[in-house]
Amino acid sequence: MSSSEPGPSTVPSAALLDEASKKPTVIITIGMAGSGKTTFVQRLNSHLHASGTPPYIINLDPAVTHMPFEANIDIRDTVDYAQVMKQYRLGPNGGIMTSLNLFTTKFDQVLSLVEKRADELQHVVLDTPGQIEIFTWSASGAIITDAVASTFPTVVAYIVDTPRCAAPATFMSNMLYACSILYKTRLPLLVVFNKTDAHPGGHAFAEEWMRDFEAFQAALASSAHRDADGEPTYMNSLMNSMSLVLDEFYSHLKSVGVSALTGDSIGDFFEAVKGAREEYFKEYLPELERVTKERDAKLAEKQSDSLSRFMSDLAVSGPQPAAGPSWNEEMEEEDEEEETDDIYGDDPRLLDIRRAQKAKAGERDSEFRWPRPG
Ligand SMILES: Nc1nc2c(ncn2[C@@H]2O[C@H](COP(=O)(O)OP(=O)(O)OP(=O)(O)O)[C@@H](O)[C@H]2O)c(=O)[nH]1
Repeated sequence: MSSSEPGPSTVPSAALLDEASKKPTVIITIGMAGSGKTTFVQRLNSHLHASGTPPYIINLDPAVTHMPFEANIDIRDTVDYAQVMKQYRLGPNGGIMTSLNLFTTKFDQVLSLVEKRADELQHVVLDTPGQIEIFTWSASGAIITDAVASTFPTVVAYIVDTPRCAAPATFMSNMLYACSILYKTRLPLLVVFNKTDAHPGGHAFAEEWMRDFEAFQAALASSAHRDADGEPTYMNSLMNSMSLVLDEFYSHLKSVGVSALTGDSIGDFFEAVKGAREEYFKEYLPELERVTKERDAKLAEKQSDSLSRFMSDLAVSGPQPAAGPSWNEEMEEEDEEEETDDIYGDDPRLLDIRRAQKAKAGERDSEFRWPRPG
């Protein structure tokens, strides 16, 4: 649920809150290829191990060749990405997507495994495929996210490569992507500016651009490409306008700068996760409960409507005339005879089949009474 939208008016039921509050927090790490997701997950892993609360790690990247940690559940144990590519004649991205689709069909089992361990866990961490769109824009990514978020308090950690974002255009593209993930998942989202060790001044420039769109526009102007007349290019004008649009989005966004490599500010990340978990309870959970109730009510309404139509059909058919077959019955019998004759002809070997069919048709007639023409 977006923090930039007004929160729902409903409050989650006490029972739902009580049940959910005992559950571990799920952290879904998403980020562009090479932003440092795997290194970040490893950092979370070592930090939580050091504090005596080891996380439960699920690896959803079938193509990863080296993982610095041991995942509790690894997609690679279930699906062989190289074989998927070969058997379905796919390229690398198609192979990853299909592997994830295949794994998603078993995701209920993954969830039940996590649920069994839930009492002893504080954090569950999901590492997603390197190609961001494979998770964020696929049906299986949405199914996994929804399944997890409807079972556990869930937070999305959007990992950003800070040095690469120093260019205003790249920064804006990344922020637009974060915005799209927020609106798609509706979950609390933390923007994690990673690799702060590799950029002078860390992620301070990004914080400033998010706080003050004029600072962003100034940076844009200084790096602007000008056209032949010395005017800013179309792209720069567009980004100027977009910075105004994103201003509202930034004002509700929570961000933190870390270095997955050195471990700098990882404590700040966990503080931010606590806040995001609160947000899950305040905004996502009530909305989830509302949508679930609405869906159940619609389903019940549909069922009762079908039942009442069925009952009124039965009532219309009423008692049958006592003597002689009606026009409708005669027509049906004729049709069935014709059909049977067409298929089997006069072959005596098929007489038994024909008899059996007629007997069955008789049974059907005695069970159902169709409305007759008056
Ligand atoms: N300096 C620095 N380098 C980092 C940091 N985090 C990750 N890296 C480096 O960034 C590169 C990519 O890191 P990964 O953790 O493999 O990134 P990823 O997002 O999992 O990559 P894919 O899954 O292949 O998309 C590696 O060379 C890491 O060592 C960091 O905090 N600081």
